[in-house]
Amino acid sequence: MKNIRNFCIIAHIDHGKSTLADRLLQATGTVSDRDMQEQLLDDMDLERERGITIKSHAIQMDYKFNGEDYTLNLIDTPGHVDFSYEVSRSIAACEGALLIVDAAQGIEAQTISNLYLALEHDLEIIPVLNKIDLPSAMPEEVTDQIVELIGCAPESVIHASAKEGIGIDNILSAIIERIPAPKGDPEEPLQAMIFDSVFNPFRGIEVYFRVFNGTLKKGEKVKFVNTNKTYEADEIGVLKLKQQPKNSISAGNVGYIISGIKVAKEVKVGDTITHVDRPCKAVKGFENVKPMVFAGIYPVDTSEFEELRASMEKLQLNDASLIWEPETSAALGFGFRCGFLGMLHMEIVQERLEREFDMTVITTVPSVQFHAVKTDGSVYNINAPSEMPEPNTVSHIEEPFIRAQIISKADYIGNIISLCIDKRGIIKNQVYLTSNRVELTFELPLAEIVFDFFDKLKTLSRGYASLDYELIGYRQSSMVKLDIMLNSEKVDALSAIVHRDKAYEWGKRLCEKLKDLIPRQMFEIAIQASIGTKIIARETVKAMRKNVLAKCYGGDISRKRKLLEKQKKGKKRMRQVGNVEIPQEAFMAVLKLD
Ligand SMILES: Nc1nc2c(ncn2[C@@H]2O[C@H](COP(=O)(O)OP(=O)(O)OP(=O)(O)O)[C@@H](O)[C@H]2O)c(=O)[nH]1
Repeated sequence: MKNIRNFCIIAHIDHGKSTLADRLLQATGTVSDRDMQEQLLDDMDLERERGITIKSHAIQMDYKFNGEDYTLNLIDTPGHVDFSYEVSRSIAACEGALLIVDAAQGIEAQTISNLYLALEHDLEIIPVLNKIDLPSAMPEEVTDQIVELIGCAPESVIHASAKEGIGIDNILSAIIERIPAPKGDPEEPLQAMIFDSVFNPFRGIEVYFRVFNGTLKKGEKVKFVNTNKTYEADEIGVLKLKQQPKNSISAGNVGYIISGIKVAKEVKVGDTITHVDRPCKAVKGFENVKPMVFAGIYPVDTSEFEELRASMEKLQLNDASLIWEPETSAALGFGFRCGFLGMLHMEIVQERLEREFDMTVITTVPSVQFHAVKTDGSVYNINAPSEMPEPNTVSHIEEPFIRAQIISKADYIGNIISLCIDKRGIIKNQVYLTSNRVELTFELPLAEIVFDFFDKLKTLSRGYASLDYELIGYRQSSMVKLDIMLNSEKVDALSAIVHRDKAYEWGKRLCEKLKDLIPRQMFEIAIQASIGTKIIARETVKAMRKNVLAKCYGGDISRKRKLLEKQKKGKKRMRQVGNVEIPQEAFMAVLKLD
C-alpha cells in the first residue's frame, strides 16, 4: 500500500486536463506512442467531438521511481457543472490532486470550486501551470494567483506544457513525493466507494470503486449499502488501458467489479460496497443525484412512440442520471417527461437518441422543478407547465435558488452585476482575488440561469468570466403560466412558467419570435400569448404567397434539387399541431428571448 498513489486532475474546462492525462499515460508506458490517440480518455464519440470529458474514468499506471515500483491510479473527473456530484465522488476517492491552471487564462471559477472540494477532502494539492509554451502565457502573474489561492510556495508550482511534453517528469515525481500513500486496513470489514460505472452491452454494468478498508476477493458475496442489493463478484480487477482481472483488491487500491448488473440505476455513484457477511458503515457523502432540468421529448412521427420508449429504456441502461415517465400533450400526443442534470445533459440525451437510435425527436421548453405549496402546507412538484395549478388552489409557488460564484476581470463587474440583477439575482459578496480579478457571489433563481445565462456571461465578459453554482434551496416566487395559442388553439407544448414581472414582456417577445420561427403556410396563423384567460400579445404569420421553386428560373436542375433537399431537411424536425407545422426551434423559442 505504501507504493500506491491515488490522484485526480482538477481543472477548469479546456485548461488541458485530458492532454496532460494522455502525457502521463505515455510517460509511464501505460500506452505506447503508436497506440496513442489524442485524448485517449474521452472514449465516447460525443465527448471527443465536444472536446469535454463527460464521464469520469480511472486508469492505473506503473512507474519506477528511485528504484522502487509504484502504482499510480489516475481518476478522471468530469469538467462540467452538470456533473459536479461525480466530481466530488472522484475527489473523495483520492489522496491528492493535480490542480491545472492554464498559464494564459489564469484561475477560473471551476478551478476554485474544484479546489475547495479537494481541500474539503484533505487532498494534497499539486499546482501545475500548464500551457507555458503559449506566447500569451503569463507565468509570473498566474503563479502569483495560484500562490495566493492555495497559500503554497511559488517553487512548488510546476511549470508544464502538456502539449509539448514539458514538465511531465516533475509532475510524476511530485505525485510520488508529495501525495501521501493511502491509509486503511486490509483486514477490516470491506469498505469500498463507487465513484463511477460504465455500461458494457455484453457484460452488464462495470462498477469502478476505491477500497478504503478491507479486501475484496473474486467470487465473494457483496452488498451495496445504500441500495441494499446483493451481488456476486463475478470478476474483479484493475484498470490498465484494458481491464486486468485480479483475484483480490485491497485497501488503498482502485478497481472494477462486474457482477451481472444490467441496469445503470442500481449503481449509484457514492454508494458503498461491502461484504454481505461482515458489513461496514457507508462511506460519508452519499447523495442521490437529482435532475435540475425537465423537458418533454416527443417523437416527430407519432407512430414512433413505442420505438422511442424502447430507445429511452436502452439509453437509461447506461445513463443512471436520466429519468423519465410517459406524458401526453394535447398538441404533441404521446411522449416522455424527462429529468436531466442540466442543459448539457439534455442536449447529450437528444443527440444520443438521434445518433445511436436513429430517432427524430422534438424537445419541449425545458423547465426547472417548481414546488406548489397547498393551503394545508403540503408540497407537490411541478415538472411541466401543464402541472401548474390554478392560482386560487394553492397557497404559493416556490422556485429553486442557487448560489453562483462568478470570477472575472474587474473591467466587467458592471456588466455582470446588471445581468444578474436582470435575472432577479441578489449580490452577496465581492472579493478581489488580485488587483484586476474579482470573485462575485450571487443568489439567483435556477430558472434564470440554467438555460442561457452562461452564454450571456461569456459574451458580456468577452469570454473572461467563469461560473460555478450550487443549489441552496427553494424560495417563494410569483410564477405564472404563459400559454400560447395558434389560431385560437392552445398549444400546451409551447407553454412556459415565468415570473409574473416578466410575463408581459415575455409574452410579447415570444409571439414575435414565434412569428419568425413558424414558416408561412397555406393559410394565415394567429399567434397569441395569454395568462389565464387574458390575451397579452398577438402576432400573425401571413399565408404563403409563392412556391419556393418559383425562385429558380427554370434551367438549373441541381439548384432546384438543392432547394428541395433543404426543404426536406427543414421538414425533419417539424411537428404538425392541429393544422399548423411547428419547427423544433419554436419549442425552444422561450429560451432565446433576450
Ligand atoms: N498550447 C498548448 N495547448 C494545450 C496544452 N495543453 C492542452 N492544450 C490544448 O488546450 C485544449 C484543451 O485541452 P484539453 O486537454 O482537452 O482540456 P481539458 O481540460 O481536458 O478540457 P475538458 O475535458 O473540457 O475539461 C486542447 O485544444 C489542447 O490541445 C499546452 O500545454 N499547450
